[in-house]
Amino acid sequence: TKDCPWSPLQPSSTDIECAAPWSSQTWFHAGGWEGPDDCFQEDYCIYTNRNLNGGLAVISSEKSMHGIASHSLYPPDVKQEVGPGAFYPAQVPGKGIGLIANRTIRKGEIIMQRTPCLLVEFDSEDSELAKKARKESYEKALARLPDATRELFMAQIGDDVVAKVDRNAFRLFLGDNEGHVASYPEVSRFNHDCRPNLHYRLKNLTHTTVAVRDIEKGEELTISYIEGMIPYAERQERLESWGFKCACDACKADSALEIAASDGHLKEIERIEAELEEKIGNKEDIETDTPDRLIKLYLDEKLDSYVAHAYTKAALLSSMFGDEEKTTRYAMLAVEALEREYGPNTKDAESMLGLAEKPTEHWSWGIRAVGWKTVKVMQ
Ligand SMILES: C[S@@+](CC[C@H](N)C(=O)[O-])C[C@H]1O[C@@H](n2cnc3c(N)ncnc32)[C@H](O)[C@@H]1O
Repeated sequence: TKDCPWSPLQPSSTDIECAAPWSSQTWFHAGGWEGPDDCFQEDYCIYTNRNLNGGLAVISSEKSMHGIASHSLYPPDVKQEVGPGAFYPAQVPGKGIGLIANRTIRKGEIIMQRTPCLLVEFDSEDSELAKKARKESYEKALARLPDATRELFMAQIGDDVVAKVDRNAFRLFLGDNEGHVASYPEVSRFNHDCRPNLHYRLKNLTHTTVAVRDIEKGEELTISYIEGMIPYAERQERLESWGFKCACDACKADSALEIAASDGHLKEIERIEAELEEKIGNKEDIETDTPDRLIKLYLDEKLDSYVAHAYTKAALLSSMFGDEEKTTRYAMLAVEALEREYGPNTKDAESMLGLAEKPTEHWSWGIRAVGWKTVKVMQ
């Protein structure tokens, strides 16, 4: 191998097999990586790529850096996103700035797809020294980014650079590497809602937000910062540990009755799903309205961002009961929801598409039509 032509401003036209300056190992330099710089605590250094969508600064160990450099090469999976004209920032009572729809946004539309501008390997130590080291290293890393990107980072909520990461960044796990926190300054404007109208997914370095139901002009665009299928009290606790008192509609519920009804929906979903598993395992009869009841609970509770697996179950159950219309309908809804939640071309979506197209040829078709003892009665 030869030395890499290591300049962030001169991306190599083709991948060149060469030795990265921070490593004795052979490495594919795809242009643009600079580092290691300003190392601290032995192994942590700053690596910068100013060519990657507005620039990316990484604070990481050498080992993790190998994975990051290869992940950063993956292209985004996206169709066209809605563009900035589809929403605008505005003050939202009790929540600070949020993003508001400027037109009707349809279920499935991609709102934003971004790569991070700052990526930091998890530091479990929370000592004052670690905090000081964090502040200094974040400032040094940010200083290496283009001005416009640094300004976007600094516009995030939080008193200093450490608080801006803590209050806004997402956790990211890249293959076998250590966990990282990733800052996406534009994504940071989405406020939390326990029943959000957007779903987000993180794949490689890319953060994608997609509408999970139709959104009216004037509605706030929201994501959930926490797992949504947990009861009210637990959600309050988790959000308070995030440092704020939640002002979303589900948290501001007017009465104990409303809260109990919402928690009741979650319990009922859990009960039905556990019962399904048990009954299928024991080959016991299942009521034929179970798929409809399950989906209705998810939608009544506005859990649209978690509905992919419920549609998948509903499609399979309908197929087991030999109901062609419902099988096709639920399988197509599963395909759409799986793409929203996990991105295009997943194995699960492919399998649901197969079920929707040829329900009667699927392994599940009709096997529960007349009880377990009669397998494949609907030939
Ligand atoms: C990622 S930022 C969201 C954008 C932020 N509102 C701003 O002004 O830049 C997270 C912060 O927004 C506020 N926030 C987000 N969702 C909220 C909610 N449901 N209720 C109250 N405050 C919220 C909290 O201050 C939280 O720490």
